[in-house]
Amino acid sequence: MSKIPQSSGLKPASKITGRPLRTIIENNSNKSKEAPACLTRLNPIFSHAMRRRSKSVTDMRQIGSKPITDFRLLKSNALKKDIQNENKLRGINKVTEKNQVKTALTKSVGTKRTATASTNNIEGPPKPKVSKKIPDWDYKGRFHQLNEKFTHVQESMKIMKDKMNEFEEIETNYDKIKIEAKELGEAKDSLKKKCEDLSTENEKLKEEVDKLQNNLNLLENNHKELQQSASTLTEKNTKLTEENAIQTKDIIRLTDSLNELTDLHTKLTKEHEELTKSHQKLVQKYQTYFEGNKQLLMSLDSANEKIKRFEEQTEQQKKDLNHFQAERRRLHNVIQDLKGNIRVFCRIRPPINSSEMNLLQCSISFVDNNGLEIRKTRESISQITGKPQEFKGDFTFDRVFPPESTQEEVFEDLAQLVQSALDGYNVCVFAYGQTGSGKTHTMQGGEGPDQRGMIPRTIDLIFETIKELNSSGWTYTVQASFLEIYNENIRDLLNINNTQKLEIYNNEGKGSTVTNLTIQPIESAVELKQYMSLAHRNRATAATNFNEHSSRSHAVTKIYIEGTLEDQNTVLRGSINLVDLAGSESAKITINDERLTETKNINKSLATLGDVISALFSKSKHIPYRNSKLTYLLQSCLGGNSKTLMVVNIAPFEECFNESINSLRFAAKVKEVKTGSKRNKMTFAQPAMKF
Ligand SMILES: Nc1ncnc2c1ncn2[C@@H]1O[C@H](COP(=O)(O)OP(=O)(O)OP(=O)(O)O)[C@@H](O)[C@H]1O
Repeated sequence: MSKIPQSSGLKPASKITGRPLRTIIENNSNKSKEAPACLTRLNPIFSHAMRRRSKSVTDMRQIGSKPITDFRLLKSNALKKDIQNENKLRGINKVTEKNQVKTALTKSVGTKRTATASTNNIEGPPKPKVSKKIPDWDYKGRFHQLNEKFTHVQESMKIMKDKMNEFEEIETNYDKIKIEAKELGEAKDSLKKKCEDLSTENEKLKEEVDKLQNNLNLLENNHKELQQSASTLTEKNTKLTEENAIQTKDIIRLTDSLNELTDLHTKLTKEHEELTKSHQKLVQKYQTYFEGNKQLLMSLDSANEKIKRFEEQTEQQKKDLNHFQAERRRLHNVIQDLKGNIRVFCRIRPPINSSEMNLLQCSISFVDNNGLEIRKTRESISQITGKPQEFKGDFTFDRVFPPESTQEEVFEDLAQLVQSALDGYNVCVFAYGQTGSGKTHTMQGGEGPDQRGMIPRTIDLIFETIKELNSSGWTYTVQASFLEIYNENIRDLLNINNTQKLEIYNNEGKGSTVTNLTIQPIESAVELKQYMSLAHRNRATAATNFNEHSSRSHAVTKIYIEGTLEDQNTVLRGSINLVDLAGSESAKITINDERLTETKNINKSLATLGDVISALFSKSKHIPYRNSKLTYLLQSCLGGNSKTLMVVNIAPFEECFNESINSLRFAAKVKEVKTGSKRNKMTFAQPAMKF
C-alpha cells in the first residue's frame, strides 16, 4: 500500500498502468469531461463517494497523508456492484465488465486528483492596493487605507469560514469512506481468493483444453483420412455407378435376347415335337420303304447297268453328232458352193415420202425371185440414129427383192452365210449402189425390231447359234473391229483418237490384218451392238455433214469368230465382213475438186473391186487386190476361202435410171465369178491362224 504524500514532489507509480500516478491524474483530468455518460448516470454512489473523497482529501491535507488504496478499494467495490447490476440487466460478460470497472476507477481517480489540485490553490480576496506611503498627517487617507484592509480581512474571513465548513464535511465523508474501504478490502480478499480458485480452475481447464486440442488434432487427422477415403469411395462409387448403368443395359439387352431365345426355344420345342411326330411317321414309312427299297436296289443295279449302256450309247451318239455336224457343215458348204461363192442380190427400195412418190418411176418387172427387167416409162429418140432408144435392162441375180420386201426376207440367205462363218469360213457382205439407193438401210436398218438391218441381225444370229452349239461341247470367242476407208485412208471407228498408223498387210493364207486397229473382245449381242452404235457415232462425229460423208466412205464391220471343240481338238476360225460401200455414182455429176477427188477414189476402189472379181472369174494369175485399200483389206474374203454376198441397191426413180443400170451391170459381172472355197480348219497341234 503506497501512500500519497501531500506536498512531496515524488510521483507514486500506478498499479494499473505502471506510469507515475500524477501523470494519470493529469491525463484523466483531461478525459474526465468525456467520462461515459452511462457511468455517471448509473453510479450515484460513485458521485457521492467523489464528494466525500474531496472532503477527505482536504482533510488529509490537513491531518496528514492517508492511504489512497483503501479509498480506491471502497470506490471500486461500489463501482463494481453498480456495473454488475447494470450488466446483469444487459447480459454483458465478465471480461467486458472488468474493463468497465477499470475504466470507471481510472476516471474517478483522475477527477478527484483534479479536484484536490484545485483545493490546493486556495486564494483569498484580492489584496487592497498598497498605495504610496501616506503621510502621517493624512488621516483621511490613512483611514481609507485601513478601511480597505478591514474589508479585505472580512472577505478573507468569510472565505476561510466556507472552507472550514467544507473540510468538516470532507472529514465526515472520510470516515464513511474508511468504513467503505474496509468493506472493499474484505471484498478484495474474497475476490483474491476467488481469483486464486479461478486460476486453479483455469489451469485445470487449460490442461483439459490441451487434452481437447490434442484430441481435436487427432480428430482432424482422422477427419482428413476419412475425407480422403470418402473421396476414394466417391470415385469408386461413380465408377461402380457407371459400370452398373452399363451392366443394367447389358442386362436389359440380355433379357430381351433371353426373351427372344425363350420364344425361339418355345417355337423350336413345338417344331421339335412336330418333327419328332413326323420323324416317327417317317421311321414307320422308312421301315415300309426299306422293304421296298431292297427291291428297288436290285432294280437300281439293273438300271445302273442300263445307264452305263446308255452312257456308252450317248458317247457314241456324241461322236456321231460331231460326225453329223461335220457332215452338216460339209453339206451346208456344198449347198453354199452350189449357190455360188459369190452371190448377188438385188434390192429395189420404195419411194419413202410424197415428194419421192411424185417423181417419175422406172418400170420394173420381176421374173420369179431371180430376174428383173427395168426400163424407162417413156422412150426417147436417139439424136444420132433417129430411132427410138432402148432404155431397158434384163438382169438375173441369186435373189431379187422388190420394194415391199422386208429386212427379214433379205436376211434369210445371209443367215446361211453366218452359219458358214461359224463353221470356219470367211464371209463378206457388200451393200453396193448409188447414194440414196438404200445401202445403209439394208446394212444398219431403221428404228424398231422389224427394221433391223443385216449387221444387227447377223450379231443376234451369231450369239443365238453359239448358245446352241455350246450344248454340244463347242465354245466360241467373238471379237469385232469397226473401220472406214475415206479417200484411201483408214480410220479406227472404235478409237477416233488413234493416231498410230493403220496399215493393211496380208499374210499368205492368214488373211488380211490392219496394224494398230482396235479389235474388241465381245461377250454378248448387246455388247456388240453397243460398240456398233459407238462406231456409228464416231463416224458421224468426224464428218461435218454425216449424210454426205457416209455416202463418200466405205464402212467395214468385221466380226471374228473362233469355235473350239476340245474333245475333238478342233478349232474353227471364221469371220464376217459387213461392208457399207460408198455411193457408186459416176464422176460426171460431181461439182468441185474435193468432191471429184472423193469420187475418183470411190470409183477407183469400186472399179478395182470389179477388176478383182473379174480376175477371179477369169482365173487370172494376178489378182489386183493391192490396187485399192478396199480390195486389199477384203482379199481373204474375195479369194478362194470365202463366201461373198453382194446386195446391189437400186432407187426406183427414172432420174436414177443410168446409175441403176450401171449398178446392175456391175452386180451382174460379179455374179459371174466363182471361187474355190477352203475351210479354215485346224487342230491344236497346228499354230492358230491369225486374223
Ligand atoms: N427398203 C427400204 N424400205 C424403206 N425405206 C428405205 C429402204 N431403203 C432405203 N430406204 C430409205 O431411203 C433413204 C435412203 O436410204 P439410205 O440412206 O440407206 O441410202 P444409202 O444408199 O445408204 O445412201 P448413202 O450412200 O448416202 O449412205 C433412207 O431414208 C432410208 O430409210
